[in-house]
Amino acid sequence: MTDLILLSDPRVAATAVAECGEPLVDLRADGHLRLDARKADDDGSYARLRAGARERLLRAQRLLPDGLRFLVVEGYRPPALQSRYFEEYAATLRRAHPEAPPGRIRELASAYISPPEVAPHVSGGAVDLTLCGADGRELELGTEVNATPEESKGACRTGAPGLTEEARANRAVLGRALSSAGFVNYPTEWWHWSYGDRYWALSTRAAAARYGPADPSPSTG
Ligand SMILES: C[C@@H](N)C(=O)N[C@H](C)C(=O)O
Ligand SMILES: [Zn+2]
Repeated sequence: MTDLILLSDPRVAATAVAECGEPLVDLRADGHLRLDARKADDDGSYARLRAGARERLLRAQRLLPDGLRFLVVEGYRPPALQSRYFEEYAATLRRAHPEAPPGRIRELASAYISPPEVAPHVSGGAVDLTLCGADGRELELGTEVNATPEESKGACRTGAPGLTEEARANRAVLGRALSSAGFVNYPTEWWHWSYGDRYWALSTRAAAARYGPADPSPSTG
């Protein structure tokens, strides 16, 4: 795929799902992955991922240069939370662009938050993450995780021009490890990677997505 495909693109919604039934697992259960509390919720949804996505994340972490680890910010997101994030950001955009028709607002919003019906985080296959050292200190990747296009002046885009050499190199380190383990990046956000969801299936030309909306009830560690 060469052109950037947004999550609002009808091809994402048209991608078939062959649900494989993998459970959500808790990334905190064995201490292999470091998690950050900024998106922590009471029931620990943020710390869950599909079992296959977790395996691939561990594989990717083993590919990092010595002394580096992932710092996971958010994995699974319940549908109601996804809808809330989408509506809040769309409202901000409507205020900034009062002349824009609803379709344009949806497109602009989807560069930062997925429309709920195709949301990668709701599938349990998406993870927002950055790099840290052995002491947990975050590396320089050019913007904060979850910086909006507006506040970062576009530097949230994975291939944004004008980054420092350090940030550019660290994004490349992150990308090499995650791509090698089978994840795909959402090119408008350097920190967002997914495996198994519709966006992944479309990007990798898989016959179908492996993960539809995840079932949050059977929580296993
Ligand atoms: C902004 C961020 N937290 C995020 O997750 N965005 C993507 C596109 C999503 O909503 O799936
Ligand atoms: Zn994300």
